[in-house]
Amino acid sequence: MEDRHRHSILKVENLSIGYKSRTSSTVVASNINFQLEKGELIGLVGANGIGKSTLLRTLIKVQPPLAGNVLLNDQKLEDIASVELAQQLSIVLTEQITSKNLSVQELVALGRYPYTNWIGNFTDADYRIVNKALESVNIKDLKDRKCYELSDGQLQKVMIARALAQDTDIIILDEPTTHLDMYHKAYILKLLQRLTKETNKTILFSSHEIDLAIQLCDTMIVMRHDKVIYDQPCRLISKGVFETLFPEDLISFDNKTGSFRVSK
Ligand SMILES: Nc1ncnc2c1ncn2[C@@H]1O[C@H](COP(=O)(O)OP(=O)(O)OP(=O)(O)O)[C@@H](O)[C@H]1O
Repeated sequence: MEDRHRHSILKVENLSIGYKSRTSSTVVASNINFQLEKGELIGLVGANGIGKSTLLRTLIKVQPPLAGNVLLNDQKLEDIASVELAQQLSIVLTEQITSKNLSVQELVALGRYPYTNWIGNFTDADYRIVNKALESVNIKDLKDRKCYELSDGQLQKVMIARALAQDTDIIILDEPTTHLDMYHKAYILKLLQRLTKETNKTILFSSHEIDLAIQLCDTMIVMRHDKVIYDQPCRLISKGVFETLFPEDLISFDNKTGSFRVSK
């Protein structure tokens, strides 16, 4: 039976992703189909070089699809103008070039740019939203610190707060746990999980932390050489999807614990 409360935010239909030059085209992955629902946390996983960043770049309209469609709130991505897109989708990139001379509060306030006029005039409502974003990720006490003074983990929280201030239906993060220690990897992914529940936003992130993603995500997109699979973590485990993700000579997936083990 159809659930009336489910609402698809991002829909991908028969998508092919890759790179095109004047003389050739390289397909990185094809026949990709999934539908991301409101309030879901989705992890995108797969081996190095499999195409995670290429897929995310296609979903955020940085690179065109080779074939197929990406629909954001039922509208084709190619038909959405950039300001409108910025009101629906926010992005957190690890290697984002940010002006680290800005204070934390100033950087988070940049998230309001799709709504402020060209001089960046802030209303009381804008200030309230920025404050709420700082509060949501527990960084209010850092608000006057310069971004160059922050640790990688603190900076990651600031970038997530900036995305929250942008107040979009979906937030897409490319490897938000890179450079973080074990505790902070879990902390950031747990934070994303909490935010999906509190805000009902859809959050899609790519990561190499497959064990954590299995524990925390509502659904996952698993990129393999033969296909891209989208399902709930427990169903992916029972279908044996993770067992074939990497060559078995070194690591194998333990179905009972839902985690990878190094072969001894
Ligand atoms: N600008 C480009 N032009 C042509 N090919 C590219 C370009 N960028 C990446 N590729 C190729 O596309 C494939 C997928 O790369 P991508 O960076 O999307 O993988 P990934 O899963 O994000 O990898 P990682 O986990 O190592 O970050 C790789 O074979 C890569 O060499």
